[in-house]
Amino acid sequence: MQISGKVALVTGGISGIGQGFVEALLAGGAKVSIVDFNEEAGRATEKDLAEKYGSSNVIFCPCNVTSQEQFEEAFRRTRGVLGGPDIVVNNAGVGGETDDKWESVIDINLKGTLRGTRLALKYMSEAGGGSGGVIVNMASMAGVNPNPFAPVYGASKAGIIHATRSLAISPDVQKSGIRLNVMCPAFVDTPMFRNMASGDASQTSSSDQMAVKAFVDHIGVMSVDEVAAAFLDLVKDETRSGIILRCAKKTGIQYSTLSVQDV
Ligand SMILES: NC(=O)C1=CN([C@@H]2O[C@H](COP(=O)(O)OP(=O)(O)OC[C@H]3O[C@@H](n4cnc5c(N)ncnc54)[C@H](O)[C@@H]3O)[C@@H](O)[C@H]2O)C=CC1
Ligand SMILES: CCCCCC(=O)/C=C/[C@H]1[C@H](O)CC(=O)[C@@H]1CCCCCCC(=O)O
Repeated sequence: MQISGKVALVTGGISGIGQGFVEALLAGGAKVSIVDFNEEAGRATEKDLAEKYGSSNVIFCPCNVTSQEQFEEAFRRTRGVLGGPDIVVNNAGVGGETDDKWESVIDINLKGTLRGTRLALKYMSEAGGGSGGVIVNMASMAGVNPNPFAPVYGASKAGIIHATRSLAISPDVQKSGIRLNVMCPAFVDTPMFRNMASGDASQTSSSDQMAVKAFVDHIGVMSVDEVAAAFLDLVKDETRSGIILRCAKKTGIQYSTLSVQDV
């Protein structure tokens, strides 16, 4: 798919990985709708990017991905102002395993991504006025391999991987010309990562924190630019469908697929 002239909707697009994806898409000539619940930062980002890439190429839609109503309105507004969408990126996500936070990890990461995926399938289908496109969902290496530090976060990401790959092999979805891929990075240098690495957001014991640090030292930390380059490849290359893309500083980028016949 040629990115130039296409319309992309990116959730969690004002910080970290999402911000990197937004800039990469705009630099490639796409129009971008940034969907995020941080309204103040969203307005400021919209202004900065409009100055850099043109005000007709970028909008900000305030939206909490846990709200069906707000999310549907973000899709409606994106289509009304920019057209499309042809590219939907469900990237908004959080960590947190405490008694008061763990359910919101499922609500935001898993249910928010499923909500965005269902809306993308609706808006990209012919029946919904669309003409196909590509959906990229953000999971994590924590959804592929078990880890003792973040079981809820890992479960939310495993759910994203499974749903994305299951939809990607659906004949109905394939008939509508929609590709779905899922990204599973290990650690990436973003505000979320720095918050964890500084210990500010830590909910684990000090021995667990030491184990996380040792793990980070072992597999390394990718830059947002490295993850954004892998993302662009998933969007542009029409042969990439049902792909699970794993990436880590130490091991680089690995692509795999599984089909319904694999047992
Ligand atoms: N940084 C890392 O090491 C890794 C991050 N990831 C995943 O990548 C995604 C992005 O993470 P980062 O860029 O590191 O985080 P970040 O904290 O820098 O950015 C997350 C963005 O999502 C937005 N957001 C959070 N909850 C939202 C909600 N309910 N509705 C709308 N927007 C919401 C935030 O306002 C923020 O703009 C997440 O899904 C995360 O789980 C995956 C692997 C590694
Ligand atoms: C444990 C394997 C993680 C693989 C990559 C990933 O998704 C990392 C995400 C973290 C991000 O860098 C910042 C976070 O809060 C995410 C989850 C962190 C899990 C470990 C938490 C340990 C702690 O609370 O100190």
